[in-house]
Parts: sequence; C-alpha cells; structure tokens
Amino acid sequence: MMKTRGFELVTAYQDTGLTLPVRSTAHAAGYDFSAAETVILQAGEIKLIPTGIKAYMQAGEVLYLYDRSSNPRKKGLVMINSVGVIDGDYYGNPDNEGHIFTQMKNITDGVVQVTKGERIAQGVFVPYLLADADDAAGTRVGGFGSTGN
Ligand SMILES: O=c1ccn([C@H]2C[C@H](O)[C@@H](COP(=O)(O)OP(=O)(O)OP(=O)(O)O)O2)c(=O)[nH]1
Ligand SMILES: [Mg+2]
Repeated sequence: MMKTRGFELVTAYQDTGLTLPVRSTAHAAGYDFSAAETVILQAGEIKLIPTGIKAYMQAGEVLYLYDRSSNPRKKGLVMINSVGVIDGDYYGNPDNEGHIFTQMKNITDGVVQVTKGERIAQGVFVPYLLADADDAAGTRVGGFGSTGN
C-alpha cells in the first residue's frame, strides 16, 4: 500500500500489544490515541503520557491532537497545552523517532490513574497554508522545546 498519511508504533512499543489509532465511527474526524503505559498523576500534576505512536503525513499537512471532551468530567484530566501540534517533520526525528505524547494535567484534588490502553486523546489530520515569502528550511531534531526558547 502507498504511504500517504498514517500511524506506526514507536520501536520500543512494538511488542507491547498496543494498537494503532482508529476512528470509532464512520464519520468521526479523530483517531483515538491510547496511553502506552499506566501513569499515575498526583493532584495538580502535569505529566507527558506516552502513546507509543508516531504519525507520518504529506508536506503541507499537520496532525492536531485534541483532548477528549469527556476527560475533564469523567477523568479529571485536561490536555494542558490545549491542542498538540504534531509537525510532519517530527516523524522519525533523531531524538525520539517522532513519539507522540499527550500532556495531561490532573485537575482534581486526588490521584488520577491513566491505565495502559485507555483512550486519552484524538488526532485529526488537517492541511495548512504558508505565508508569502516563507523560506523556512530548518530540520527538526526533537520536540518539547527542541527548537529553542
Ligand atoms: O501535545 C503535543 C505537542 C507536541 N508534540 C511533539 C510533536 C511536535 O512536532 C513537537 C513540537 O511541538 P511544539 O512545536 O508545539 O513545541 P515547542 O515547545 O515549540 O517545541 P519545539 O521547540 O521542539 O518545536 O512535539 C507532542 O508529541 N505532543
Ligand atoms: Mg515549536
């Protein structure tokens, strides 16, 4: 099959029984991402939850990672960066291969557990536009602050 856009398991998670993101209904926009590991968040704590997934896509495309609407009320968690922007050149980067993490905050005053395999976020592929005279040419080496301040 020709590779256009999609998901792959990160090397370290290949034999863990983790499955690739899928949409739950025929017209759903979001591919559901699950936690690759069980993670405990203390009250107020922010943690990066590994998904074990990397995403490839075409030039001019981005994967937006969105919170699930049920997370705040049902889990007491919010994606604290609001929306995750997963760049096309994050895939295969030398630092972490393109491993996608969701950045979650426990908004309760108790402990919250995210269990391995539990759905935690959703990814939507979207085309984006360039501004006039755009000449960006750098190469991504990682994520989470890798391009400087
Ligand atoms: O929720 C997120 C947000 C980002 N990323 C990864 C993919 C993205 O391509 C990279 C960089 O994200 P962003 O540009 O938003 O973060 P930054 O703080 O600007 O870091 P950098 O300097 O590496 O660009 O981190 C995730 O895995 N999950
Ligand atoms: Mg950035």
